Amino acid sequence: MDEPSAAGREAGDTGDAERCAPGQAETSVIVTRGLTKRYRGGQLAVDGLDLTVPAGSVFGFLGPNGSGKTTTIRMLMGLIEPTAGTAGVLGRPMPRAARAVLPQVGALIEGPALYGFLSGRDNLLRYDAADPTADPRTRRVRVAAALDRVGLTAAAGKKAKAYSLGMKQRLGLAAALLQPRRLLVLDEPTNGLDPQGMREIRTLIRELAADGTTVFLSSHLLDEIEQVCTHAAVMARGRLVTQGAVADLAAGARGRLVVTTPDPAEAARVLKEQGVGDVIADGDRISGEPPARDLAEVNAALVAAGVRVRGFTLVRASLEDAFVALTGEGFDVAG
Ligand SMILES: Nc1ncnc2c1ncn2[C@@H]1O[C@H](COP(=O)(O)OP(=O)(O)OP(=O)(O)O)[C@@H](O)[C@H]1O
Repeated sequence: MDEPSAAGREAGDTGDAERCAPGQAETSVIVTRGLTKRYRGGQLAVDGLDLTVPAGSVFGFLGPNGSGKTTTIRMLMGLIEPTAGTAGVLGRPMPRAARAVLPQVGALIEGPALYGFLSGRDNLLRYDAADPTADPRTRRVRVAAALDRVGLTAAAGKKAKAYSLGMKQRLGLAAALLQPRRLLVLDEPTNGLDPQGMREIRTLIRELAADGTTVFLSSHLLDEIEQVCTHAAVMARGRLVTQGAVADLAAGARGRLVVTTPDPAEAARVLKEQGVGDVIADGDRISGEPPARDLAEVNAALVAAGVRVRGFTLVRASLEDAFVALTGEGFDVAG
């Protein structure tokens, strides 16, 4: 992985005062316009991306494997140059302002690089020592606070190689949190973790966000984005499919009506008659796209036709439904 970003970058910021559009800088932490990356082999990995990440959001950057998430993050962090377009982070252009911007950004990209033979605490002491802006006199206090933040105080003396994957990930987060950050960028932070480890990282992300840090996290797990994020952008094949508040994205896709009944054939017939679209029968469970009319009428029509209704529910649309509706494709969750 790449080291947490505080540890000095080579990218040449000349200290110029160039800024992105002033109005946006205050409310948006990341703004890209027409951001494009074509790799040398010709692969168009990111194609004209317009991304706006509001300050204070937990922003999910969602897409199947290979959709361009990591490439975007690498451009945002100034690690690679875009082929075209612009990327602004904390109101400054990247990669030009990397030196000024990156100390305010904590990054965890592709899993933390740790020395297995060192304890968790000693790993953090090394990270902190690699940061030229970090005062050595307050190093131990900073490291203790970071360990506490991620719940690793009790395990701080253990060698990192004895840590579980979740603990390693938390140690990586602790490294990113040694300094106060305005923005945290996490690339697939729960990848490879068991459900317990995932829960721990999600809780930590929520806590960080509650403290006012904007969190930008990539994931190929729709579920995860719905659980932890306030906003999301969805990528497919290098292009932005949609972005916005998670609640609005899911609301854009309509839910499905689900009827449970011992009379499925008759129920399917009545539902079609009532304008329910895409009716699918699966045993005693019939589902379909709800019609525009009052669902109470649909239910009454079923009963009037002698259908014995055991269950009648509108299943809330998920972000996955929104994705499928927008792209006409399934989401490669297993990816
Ligand atoms: N260094 C590179 N050179 C050439 N092509 C690359 C390079 N890195 C990535 N790609 C290609 O660019 C596309 C986008 O890859 P990227 O890693 O950004 O996607 P991703 O959404 O982050 O997927 P993953 O979750 O698998 O990392 C893919 O087709 C990938 O093969």
